[in-house]
Amino acid sequence: MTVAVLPFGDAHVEKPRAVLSARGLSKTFGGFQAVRNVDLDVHHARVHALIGPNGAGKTTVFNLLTKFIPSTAGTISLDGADITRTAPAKVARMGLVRSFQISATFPQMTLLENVRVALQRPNGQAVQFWRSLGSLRNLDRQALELLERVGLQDMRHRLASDLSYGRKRALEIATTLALDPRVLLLDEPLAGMGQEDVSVMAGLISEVAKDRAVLMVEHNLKVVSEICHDVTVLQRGEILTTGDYETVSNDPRVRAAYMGNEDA
Ligand SMILES: Nc1ncnc2c1ncn2[C@@H]1O[C@H](COP(=O)(O)OP(=O)(O)OP(=O)(O)O)[C@@H](O)[C@H]1O
Repeated sequence: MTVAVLPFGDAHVEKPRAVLSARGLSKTFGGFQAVRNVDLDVHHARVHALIGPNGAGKTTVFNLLTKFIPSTAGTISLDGADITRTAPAKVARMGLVRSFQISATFPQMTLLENVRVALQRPNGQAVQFWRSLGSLRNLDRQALELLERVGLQDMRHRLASDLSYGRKRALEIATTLALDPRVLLLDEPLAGMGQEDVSVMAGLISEVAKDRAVLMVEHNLKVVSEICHDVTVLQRGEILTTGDYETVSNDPRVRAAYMGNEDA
């Protein structure tokens, strides 16, 4: 990774490389153009938010990037490799992982068992029942490390079904991290959470972004302002602007786009 550090603070520090890039991404549903000509660069070790008023096209862009739906036009690349036509499962194995949908947890298993199962999935490996005792212990150690990372180590022997909503989502982050994604995509990770859980999850997202890229669709602009390095604003399927939160939130076009929108 080449990072040029120039003398005058953050503004002059070059961003690390883009891990996930989209160019000219477009999607038409029937005759309706939901996403038009979107260019996006998601960088290593940065949290990138995709925001915009209701119906702006955020979920559609998210679904295009994770290959849940095919694009009508445009290209997507991951670490320089063209993944525009690559199947979703293969893209996940290449390191582009969408949390919450892929990493459903098993309610009747303990937290440790949940993460252990997830650890046995990377790179499409089947569960190996013939693993040696040593490698299983190693798996336990890794599972515990991941639970520590999301602050759930003390609850490792509890059933997933016993967890509060916020902690369940933290467990989902742990099972997603078991796949060691290079890009983590989060669809409204704070939705439905109380203030306490919001703070924990926001801290967790910042923490996991230290060694991977994170792209999140999010309506909670306070948290976006606190933890996101880059913010892309969508309006009517097109990018209005991209920049840091302060620049973007002071843009009159962004203010106008949000005017009268309850989620803003
Ligand atoms: N499968 C579909 N068929 C037809 N139109 C669709 C489909 N999916 C989305 N749309 C339309 O595309 C536009 C963008 O929708 P999208 O869900 O991507 O917006 P959004 O920014 O995620 O909105 P919200 O914040 O409300 O979740 C909307 O007008 C929506 O009605």
